[in-house]
Amino acid sequence: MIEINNISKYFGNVKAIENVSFNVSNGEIVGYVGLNGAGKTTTIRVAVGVLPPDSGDVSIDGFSITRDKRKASEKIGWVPELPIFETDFKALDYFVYLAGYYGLSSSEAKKMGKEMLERFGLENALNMKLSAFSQGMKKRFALAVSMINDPPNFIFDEVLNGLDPQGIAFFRDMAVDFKKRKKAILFSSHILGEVQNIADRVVFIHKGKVIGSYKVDEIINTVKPSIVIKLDKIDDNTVNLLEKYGKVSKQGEYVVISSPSVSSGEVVKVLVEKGLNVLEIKYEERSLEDFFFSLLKSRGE
Ligand SMILES: Nc1ncnc2c1ncn2[C@@H]1O[C@H](COP(=O)(O)OP(=O)(O)OP(=O)(O)O)[C@@H](O)[C@H]1O
Repeated sequence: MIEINNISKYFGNVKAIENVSFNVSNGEIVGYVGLNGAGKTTTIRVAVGVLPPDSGDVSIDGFSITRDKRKASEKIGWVPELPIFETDFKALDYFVYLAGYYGLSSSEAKKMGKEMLERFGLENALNMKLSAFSQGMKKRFALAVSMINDPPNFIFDEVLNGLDPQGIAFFRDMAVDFKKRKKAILFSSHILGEVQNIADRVVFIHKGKVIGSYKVDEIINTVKPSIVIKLDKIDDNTVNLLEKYGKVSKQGEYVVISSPSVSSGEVVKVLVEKGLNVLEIKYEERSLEDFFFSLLKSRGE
């Protein structure tokens, strides 16, 4: 379990994060979402112990990352936003070298390295220099390394960036497997469609502060699809007519049916039969993105 308790971090006069608190339970996948510069990476760097907070603390399975860093670090796998492997080591050799830190013998590490790198789609790159890896390959390699000691908690920073669709699908399956094995997973991402597909809950950060934490089911229920229609005139009769098909509201020159019970085609048919002139109609599938922007808007941002 990851418990982030009231952490703040300043860089000179820049307030990167202020009193950030949230938990990630065992068996839970939490997405961490915010605009550029919101404070995601700073939170993550504090949580994994590479950046000391100015105040607050992070507890990993009960161990403080500031006071009991070694024990806390053992319980966490981390993949940074831009894994840097500027080494002429070959991939498998470097994996074996890193696995040595976790007490694996060279033969155990080699066997594990082959299996893991194969699992991560790097089977043809075992003897390739890491410095020659693409960013996506480095990310796959970093993912494999983060799993060497099978930790119970994971933190991934922008893990989907630089991964191809196959890599993203792989990450999704891996997260589901971790969840089944009751691990706690925190990942930041700008790819909100994927966050919606992968996470159980989303924590939103804005200008260094947490502005909300919502279950994905709750988000999906809130941002229901809608049919948006533009007519040459909208009167009460039209609104009454459309109320049979969902919750109707007038929004400027548009009329919107939220959670419609029928397709947009059927709505057009009804309107045309009544002699109304439909200028435009669209079916909008709302998403986490809409939810995030309406959250910002509700705060006057
Ligand atoms: N080492 C640093 N020195 C000075 N300012 C920093 C440093 N690291 C981060 N910041 C500032 O702290 C704020 C939060 O940055 P952070 O990298 O945590 O945001 P982020 O949400 O991860 O952004 P992005 O989505 O662009 O990666 C920003 O204003 C950033 O400029």
